[in-house]
Amino acid sequence: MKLRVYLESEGISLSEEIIEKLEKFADLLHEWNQIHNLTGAKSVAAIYDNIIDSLYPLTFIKVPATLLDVGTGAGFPGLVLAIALPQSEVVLAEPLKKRVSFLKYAAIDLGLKNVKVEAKRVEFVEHEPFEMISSRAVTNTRLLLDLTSKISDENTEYLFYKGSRVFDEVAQVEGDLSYDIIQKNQRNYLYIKKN
Ligand SMILES: C[S@@+](CC[C@H](N)C(=O)[O-])C[C@H]1O[C@@H](n2cnc3c(N)ncnc32)[C@H](O)[C@@H]1O
Repeated sequence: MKLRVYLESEGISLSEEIIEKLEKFADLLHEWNQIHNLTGAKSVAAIYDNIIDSLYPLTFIKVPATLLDVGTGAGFPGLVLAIALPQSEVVLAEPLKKRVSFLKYAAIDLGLKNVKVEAKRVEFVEHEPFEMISSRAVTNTRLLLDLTSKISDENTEYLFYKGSRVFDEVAQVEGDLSYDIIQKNQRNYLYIKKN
């Protein structure tokens, strides 16, 4: 399926220019992946599925001015969100060298002016508190909140891409959490709003 049609069918509305960049990203990742083994998404169709998974939250989040993605890997969701949100300043924290090389190359090749790649573990990132912190497939919710405690404040929102364990993970977090869980197929998007 064409990416444009796929996005429309999921209710994700983006400009032509952004869709073209997403297609270019998918081609680039597909090409690099054959040599560097960056992601389990081996076909362009599988990369499109990951793009849709990354972008579906645009249908329910408040767009942040600053976004940190923890453990971006080959680009999901942080680089994909950066393409879709050119007005947001996006920081990608990723320690693995070959993934960092790809993220930096892709950001330059796609002309993304809003992206910074931090080639380190998130606990070593220094920054003003972010408006939003996202993460997919890195670690559990409690640890994600702990690891990012110095770069968040009472206004920070969190967007964690979770599976069926989300309910157990939320129960393990101490203190009051204000959150929504948005379910879509096997995916549970955990959207935490501190207040
Ligand atoms: C399973 S991959 C997931 C990649 C991507 N988020 C995705 O969903 O396709 C986990 C990634 O988290 C990174 N990672 C692990 N611990 C981290 C930490 N403390 N800070 C930042 N990234 C971390 C790893 O290097 C790896 O690329």
